[in-house]
Amino acid sequence: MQKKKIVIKCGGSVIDELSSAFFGSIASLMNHGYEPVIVHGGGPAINAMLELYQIEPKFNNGLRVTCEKTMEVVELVLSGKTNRQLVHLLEENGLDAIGLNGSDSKCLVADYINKAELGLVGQITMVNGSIISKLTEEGLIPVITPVAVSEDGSRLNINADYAAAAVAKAIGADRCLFVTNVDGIMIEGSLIAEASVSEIKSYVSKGHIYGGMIPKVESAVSVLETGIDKVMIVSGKKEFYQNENWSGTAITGKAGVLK
Ligand SMILES: Nc1ncnc2c1ncn2[C@@H]1O[C@H](COP(=O)(O)OP(=O)(O)O)[C@@H](O)[C@H]1O
Ligand SMILES: CC(=O)N[C@@H](CCC(=O)OP(=O)(O)O)C(=O)O
Repeated sequence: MQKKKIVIKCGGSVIDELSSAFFGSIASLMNHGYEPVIVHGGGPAINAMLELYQIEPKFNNGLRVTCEKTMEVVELVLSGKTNRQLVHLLEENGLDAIGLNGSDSKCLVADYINKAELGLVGQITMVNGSIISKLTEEGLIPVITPVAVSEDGSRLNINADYAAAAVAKAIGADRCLFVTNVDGIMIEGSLIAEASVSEIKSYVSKGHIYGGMIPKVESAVSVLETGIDKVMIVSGKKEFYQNENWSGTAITGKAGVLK
């Protein structure tokens, strides 16, 4: 069977609530020839740990302003807690997974976005796709933490939605999924099954899509630009795939720049 690559971004908002039906959907994808690569978030867990350290979380346009001390906490939580939690859950559900910090073996290389304003926050410039394929070829599910290494050897904090989009583009994924704590894109209380890029732009400009959904739709649009024809936003609380049937919101159509 021809293998298809799927990048699954698992949001920090839902990691504590992932259901066995969610893991069943991943197993079903694998039975249908998909090789999953997971990129995880963990924003809420980072906030909780910063509180213990008495550091006030600070965001600028949805990105965490990251000083050296905050970066230490980000890596401690994402690599030491959230990544472990997800790998254990996958294993418990019969899925063979392996954790990978984005900075290991230069899996994710990034450049500072704006060192003066954001500190140690990066955008990905290169992905070591060969290390990822070696793992998937072994039948393992790589679970990647969105911490990257810069050219100067610093660790940089990467928004997990953007990290997933960069990985999807680099490995030429056939599909990209954003797993979160809602059923998909909701507009005035109703789930939207499918939206084009222009509809997405209009929802954003009218304020129907806001907050944490914005980096997801921006990432979805950037992934569509590379030729993947369908990107999904789905819930991690329930089944999202069974026998080629998907639930959630599909973002499709001709890509454009989200302004
Ligand atoms: N139109 C929308 N439909 C659904 N959720 C939305 C929408 N606009 C904003 N959101 C918010 O986006 C959140 C998901 O983003 P976020 O909290 O960053 O999750 P994650 O940790 O999974 O990345 C939802 O819980 C919801 O509060
Ligand atoms: C630069 C930046 O903002 N990094 C994010 C990385 C984690 C993340 O993106 O987690 P979610 O997917 O749960 O939001 C942060 O520090 O919170």
